[in-house]
Amino acid sequence: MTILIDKDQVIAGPTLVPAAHELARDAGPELTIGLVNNMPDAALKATERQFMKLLQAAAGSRRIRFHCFSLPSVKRSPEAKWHVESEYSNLSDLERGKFDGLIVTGAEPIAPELDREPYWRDLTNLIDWAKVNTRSTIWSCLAAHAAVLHLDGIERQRLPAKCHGIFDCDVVADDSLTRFAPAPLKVSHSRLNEIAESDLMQGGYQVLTRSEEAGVDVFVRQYASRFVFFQGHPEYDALSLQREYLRDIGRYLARERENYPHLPVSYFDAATEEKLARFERKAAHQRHPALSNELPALNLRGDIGAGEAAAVLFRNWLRYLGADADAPRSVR
Ligand SMILES: CC(C)(COP(=O)(O)OP(=O)(O)OC[C@H]1O[C@@H](n2cnc3c(N)ncnc32)[C@H](O)[C@@H]1OP(=O)(O)O)[C@@H](O)C(=O)NCCC(=O)NCCSC(=O)CCC(=O)O
Ligand SMILES: N[C@@H](CCO)C(=O)O
Repeated sequence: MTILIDKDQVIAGPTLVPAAHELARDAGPELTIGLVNNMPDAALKATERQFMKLLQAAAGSRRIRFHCFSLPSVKRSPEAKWHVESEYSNLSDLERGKFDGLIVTGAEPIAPELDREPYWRDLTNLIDWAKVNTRSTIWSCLAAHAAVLHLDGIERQRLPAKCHGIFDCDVVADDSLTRFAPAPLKVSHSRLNEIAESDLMQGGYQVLTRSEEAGVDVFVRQYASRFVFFQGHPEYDALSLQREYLRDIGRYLARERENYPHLPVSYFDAATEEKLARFERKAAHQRHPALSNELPALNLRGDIGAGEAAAVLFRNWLRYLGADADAPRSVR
């Protein structure tokens, strides 16, 4: 899938890309950005939409040639496989192409050890390629954990309980990526593991934003490419965390998971949290899938700021790519 994102219109599909002369307008050098979408099938299209929307909003007058990829070793249903095969570009096109920016999504951790995930080899090859073939790559959540393990042997730590919710993150270093960021940055986190800040400091990484409760949020490392690591999910829609929470309740009721999921932090409004706590008490002794029909109506807090942090981070990221694109191509 190659989508030209232009501030006036989104053109889907390579055949609809306008002829070169139409691109002569002073849109500034076009940026080529790849999305390696390893999210589970149910979030596959939503993740495309989330990142496309963010890039379009952040692009201003710049044109972006946006390509989607997925690692072939990520297990997919026939339908999701068909979507990837018919709509996504081939990973080999990535290695042959010239990409200014790359975004690599996380995935739901299945194997206890990252290097036992089926896509580990593909992911480490991608990390090595991106180091010298992109101006900057964003590694999201599990991809960030995989990158620091592969690059510096830094192991993720399993959390006692899933870290999920909306967390206030403070800017802790002066960097172009967080310029004009609101204080605090409200960022969705949703992960079973974390990277300890002390390990990152020892490994020569620089932490840019941090939450008192959730720990490290955004951190960076300069190679030929600027590697940007998101432990959180600034790209998540307002309802993404709710969907995951409802999925986890469903898994508990179906006895597909041992424990009942904790409430996402600072996410639902107080009245909804009370109703969900009552539902949890009921689920403890009426544990069957049909009980999900009795889930209450859910209302989010009014201050979750969905998309606000991502808008700043992606606008600054594109500025970084664009500034570099304006400069003569340095030898990488
Ligand atoms: C929770 C689910 C299963 C979605 O549950 P649902 O059952 O609601 O979805 P569904 O019924 O399949 O889809 C119903 C509609 O919701 C949309 N939809 C689905 N997922 C969505 C999402 N995350 N955000 C926004 N919209 C979403 C679908 O596109 C569809 O819309 P249309 O009908 O319009 O299409 C999915 O979001 C998911 O798999 N999330 C997991 C994300 C994940 O694995 N993240 C990994 C990064 S975190 C990480 O790396 C962790 C590392 C670590 O833990 O250490
Ligand atoms: N955020 C993802 C991964 C959790 O580690 C989920 O809830 O499925």
